[in-house]
Amino acid sequence: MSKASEVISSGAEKLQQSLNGSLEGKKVAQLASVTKDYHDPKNRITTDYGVVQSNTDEWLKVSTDDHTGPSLLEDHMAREKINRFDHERIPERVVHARGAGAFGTFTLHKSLEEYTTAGVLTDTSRRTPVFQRFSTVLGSRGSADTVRDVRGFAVKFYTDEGNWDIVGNNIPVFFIQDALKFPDVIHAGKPEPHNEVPQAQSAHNNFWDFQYLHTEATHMFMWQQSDRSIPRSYRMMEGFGVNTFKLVNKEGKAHFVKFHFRPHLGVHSFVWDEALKLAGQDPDFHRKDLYDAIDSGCFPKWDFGVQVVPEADEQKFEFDILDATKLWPEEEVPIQFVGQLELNRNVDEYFTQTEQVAFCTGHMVPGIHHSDDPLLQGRSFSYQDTQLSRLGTNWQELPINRPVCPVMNNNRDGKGRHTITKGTVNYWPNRFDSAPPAKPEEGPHVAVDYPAKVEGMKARLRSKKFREHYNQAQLFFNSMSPPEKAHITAALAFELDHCDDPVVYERMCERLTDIDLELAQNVAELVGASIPQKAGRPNHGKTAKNLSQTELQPKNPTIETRRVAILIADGYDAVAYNGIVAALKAAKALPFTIAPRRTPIYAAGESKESGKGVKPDHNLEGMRSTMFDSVFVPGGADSVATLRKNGRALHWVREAFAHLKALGATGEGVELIKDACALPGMDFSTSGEITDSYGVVTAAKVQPQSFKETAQMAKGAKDFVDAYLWNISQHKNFDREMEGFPMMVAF
Ligand code: HEM
Repeated sequence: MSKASEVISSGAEKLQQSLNGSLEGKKVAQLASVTKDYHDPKNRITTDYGVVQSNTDEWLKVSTDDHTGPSLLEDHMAREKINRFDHERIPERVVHARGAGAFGTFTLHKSLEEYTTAGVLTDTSRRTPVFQRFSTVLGSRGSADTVRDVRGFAVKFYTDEGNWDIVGNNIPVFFIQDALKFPDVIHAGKPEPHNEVPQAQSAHNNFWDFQYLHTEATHMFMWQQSDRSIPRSYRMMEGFGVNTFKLVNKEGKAHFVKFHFRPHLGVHSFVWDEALKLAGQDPDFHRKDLYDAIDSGCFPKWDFGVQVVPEADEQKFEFDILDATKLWPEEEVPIQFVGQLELNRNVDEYFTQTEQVAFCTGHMVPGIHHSDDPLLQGRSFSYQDTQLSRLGTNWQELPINRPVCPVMNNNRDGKGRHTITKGTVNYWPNRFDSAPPAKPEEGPHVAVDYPAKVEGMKARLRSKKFREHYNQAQLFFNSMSPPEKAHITAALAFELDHCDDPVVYERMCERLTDIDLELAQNVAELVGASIPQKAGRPNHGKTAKNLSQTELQPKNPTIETRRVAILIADGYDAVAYNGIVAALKAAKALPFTIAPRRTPIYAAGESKESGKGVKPDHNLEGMRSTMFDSVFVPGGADSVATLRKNGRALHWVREAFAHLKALGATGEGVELIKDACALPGMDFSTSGEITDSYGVVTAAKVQPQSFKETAQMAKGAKDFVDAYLWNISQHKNFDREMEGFPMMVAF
């Protein structure tokens, strides 16, 4: 039985969990009640109206052995089958159409009752079930995962008091301040109207035209041009609620709040060339990465935190705290980490779960409220509205969207209504006093409007702090490490190179002078714009913490779920191969054997007749280095001689080198590495010593005892395994890039 069907058929287990009384179990049991097991041996094909069929492969026809005659209209089974197929598709999401989802659990380790009455944020004994969907924004449902784009980070908490949705992104700010601009920013970013080009990317005239014309977007486009928009994995990015919300406590006192999720695996990204290639080589890379990690029991985890500002302090900042184009620097408002989000179960079926899940920022539980953030206010209208056209009136009844607490009201009928409500009235008030609204005294689960004083002119106006658009764009750029700054420069140069209207790239280079003159000059030179001579405004020089990814790394080095390719051919060194496989597995990494063919490969001294050998996971053409985090080449004179004559093998190593990945080699394997990247300034081991040169770890003569199973990953480690695995844990070797090595090899 497949893993997937085991999950589906574990109904008894799921019901047991529900009997445990946990809230987590409630959602699982609720879904189990509408889940069928396709692999149950008792199953037989039926029509949708339940009649068992004996042949669903041939349309009923008037035929003989010699002549195929007309198909008959009376074949209702056939018409039903085609008819259901014809209507399988629903409209894709108007934005964030491409995504992947999973189930999980939210736990709280510190109560926030000082700020809120919401059970999900105050009851530390709860395990709240969640469903999370990650996404790209601009591309269609069938577009690639690794494009340069913002990533959606949407979490549905099935709480005891109703559903709470945080519909966030992996970037803490947004392009616009007022929801009314959303159709414009999305039209400008999506494929252009005349030819529907390009798909899933911002590298085109209209996107950048919009950015220039909307100075409020300046901060966000800097994030969008940074490494944040090419994440290595959904599991390795932060999540932000972006908008400002309010928490209200039992005294009715309000605090402004921003929500944060910080990944245990650290924040990591691709390099651009890698992301570009993967978009063609493996468009489902992120989707598979998430599924495989959960399937293998390496559950992605995020620390959940809040930034809280008392209502009275609203005006104490130089920016408006209701402006979604601004972040709250951690120096000014520290994040309090109070909980953990873990994803621990894959979906059973993509369509009914990941596709039909529907989020809405208006889904809040008592104790969590709207602020006057004008982007949030409009969003809460938009999501409800869009679900009506995407999923229909009864979208909240779909199993994935149903709350785990009771639902009762007078919203009735509509297409596809499931619930059967018994009773003779469907309005309030009614003569039976049935289904009345609750009284506030009944408990904190009852939604009560929080009275807030509002004054102002009726006008199409934003307050004056909303009109400052550059300080945080500078703050972000100043806070980047040198490689991150170089990546932003290169990203802007790539994007503006795709804009063929000079007005667009000239103006954008002018706009960049409002952030940093040197950045503007470097980009202008690369894209052929006039080189700006004067800063649009002085750079204030300030920085803030935790904006650079380099500061967001795991406390202890880890290579959990890192994919490591081991290149071998006949005659490989079995001691090195087996040793590295064991060490990687012990560290929960995923070793993959790659060889010129997928039939068994024999170690040095092992004969074909012995019938053993290693069956590779892939051949050299089936995969590319882009799909792995590191490449290891064990010794073995014949194996390495074969690989050195193979251009594809050489390209594997060279490309991984240029993509800044850790490389490891022992024995003769060092020669293949040298063929690929022996540049002036690179060092390689020549005897028993371990050489770590820009993350390329080599040992020309290696003792069997060097391949110990449990690695002590550490910088400058003397042992081969310790040094090599430590380099994998660092994700990329940016010193290699700063020395200019990648640009010296052909990849
Ligand atoms: C803070 C800024 C915003 C963030 C963080 C954000 C985030 C998201 C995310 C994560 C999704 C995908 C949800 C899923 O996985 O199903 C989404 C979808 C969507 N967003 Fe936003 N969004 C923002 C602004 C807006 C605005 C201003 C509007 C409209 C005024 C809007 C309208 C939509 C719509 C219509 C969808 C499609 C929903 C669906 O079909 O299920 N968003 N957004």
